[in-house]
Amino acid sequence: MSVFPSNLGTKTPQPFFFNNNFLKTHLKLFVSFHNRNYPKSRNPILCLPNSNKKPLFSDEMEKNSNWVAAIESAPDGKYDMELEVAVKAVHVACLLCQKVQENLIFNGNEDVQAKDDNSPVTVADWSVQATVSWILSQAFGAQNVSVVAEEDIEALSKSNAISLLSSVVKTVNDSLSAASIFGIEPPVTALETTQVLEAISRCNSTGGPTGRFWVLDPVDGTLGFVHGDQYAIALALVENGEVVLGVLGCPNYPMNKEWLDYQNGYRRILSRLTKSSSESWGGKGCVLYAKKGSKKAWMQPLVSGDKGWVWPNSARPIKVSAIDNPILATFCEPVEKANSSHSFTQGLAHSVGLRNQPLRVYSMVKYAAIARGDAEIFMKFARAGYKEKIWDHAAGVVIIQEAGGVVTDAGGRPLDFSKGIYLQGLDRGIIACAGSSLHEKIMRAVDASWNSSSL
Ligand SMILES: Nc1ncnc2c1ncn2[C@@H]1O[C@H](COP(=O)(O)O)[C@@H](OP(=O)(O)O)[C@H]1O
Ligand SMILES: [Mg+2]
Repeated sequence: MSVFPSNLGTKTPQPFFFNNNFLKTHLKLFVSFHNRNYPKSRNPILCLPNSNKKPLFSDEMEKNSNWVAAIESAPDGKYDMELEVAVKAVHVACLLCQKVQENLIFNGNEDVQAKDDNSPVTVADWSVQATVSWILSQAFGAQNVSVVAEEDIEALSKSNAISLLSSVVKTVNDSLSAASIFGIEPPVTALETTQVLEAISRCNSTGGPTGRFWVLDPVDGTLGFVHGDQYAIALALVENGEVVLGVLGCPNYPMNKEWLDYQNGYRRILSRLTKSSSESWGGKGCVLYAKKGSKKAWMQPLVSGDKGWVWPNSARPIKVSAIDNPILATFCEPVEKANSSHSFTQGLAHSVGLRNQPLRVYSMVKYAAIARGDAEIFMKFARAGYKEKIWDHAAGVVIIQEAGGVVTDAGGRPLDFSKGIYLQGLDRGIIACAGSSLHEKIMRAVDASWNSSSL
């Protein structure tokens, strides 16, 4: 039993037999069982598959140094199982989106629909929502899973949406059958249309101050997605109003951070590549995650092909930038000036002495850029009356905070995820910084210029 850290004590682990197919295929999840019961009971549980009663510890786990790393990185074990399932679900979603985006950009044969507010929605939005919802329900039981998410099935259920719906069903089934790379057992038979619709519409929680719910933005930055540019898949777990886990999939996060910038032309670079060269263009894409209070945030590369994937799969820690001098700092903001006032942030940048051009990026990839240390400041000042949704921020906030950064509204208050689907009571805008000194400077600049702004 040498895989146990030496401080586990001398009690003999008690065998624990189970039937659950999902867990049987997920060796790493046993760690969570073990951690959840230790040290409370000081009596570690040894998990055995019911079928052959052969311990799964020993050889397989001893060989796997990643497994030991996983234990050490989460000493109290709380939310470990949720984190692992969420990270895997986001990886599956990233692969799904990459395929749909490729089809859209290179073959031009994906449907882009307009929602009531005119924002775009694609097969990927519904398919990711269905896929993530299905994976969470399989892992934890549908009755235990409550999800706040961006999409509903209204448009999909219209009589003229038959071909769109069948694309969604096919995309979901294709991605679930490929999910075994991550040790996720696919459905025994392909999901029926009604099951896919049910998985999407099950995500109808409205959040709130108590209990536990997941928050999902299946494709954040849909405009970036349809332009062949940056977008993100964002999944967070909220418990009693606090974000406790955040997972951010950024399938197009480039090797070269300069390419992040819309103006530097990620899209143009992409469009110059042929389909086959983009397939061999390794190194883009990552999944970031963090657990509240761990003071650690992690990044994993996206898988390519069907290489074996073992949790925590080459995760490496990320940290915010150490730059606190505004002259050297870079700030990021939305590409669309309709989503955040570029003229207001330009004034702020000038008044605090920022010299670099703003890094304009679609989606929560901006949160990823701060957490990875590729930029120092993120500001968003939406037009008066716009209500920010929790799914556009939850995952990113906890990842930046655990990577060492600061995220508040412009009044210095934490964002409040306990009031339903909106960030109620948000003071003027959102400011995320690598450090508190930059953060204070920006807040002071907002106070000084707010009254003369047109916001
Ligand atoms: N008028 C507006 N003001 C501010 N944010 C808006 C907006 N309209 C849409 N958004 C939000 O901005 C998100 C995109 O972020 P960004 O502008 O940073 O790329 C959108 O997410 P979706 O693309 O998931 O709908 C949407 O939630
Ligand atoms: Mg969004």
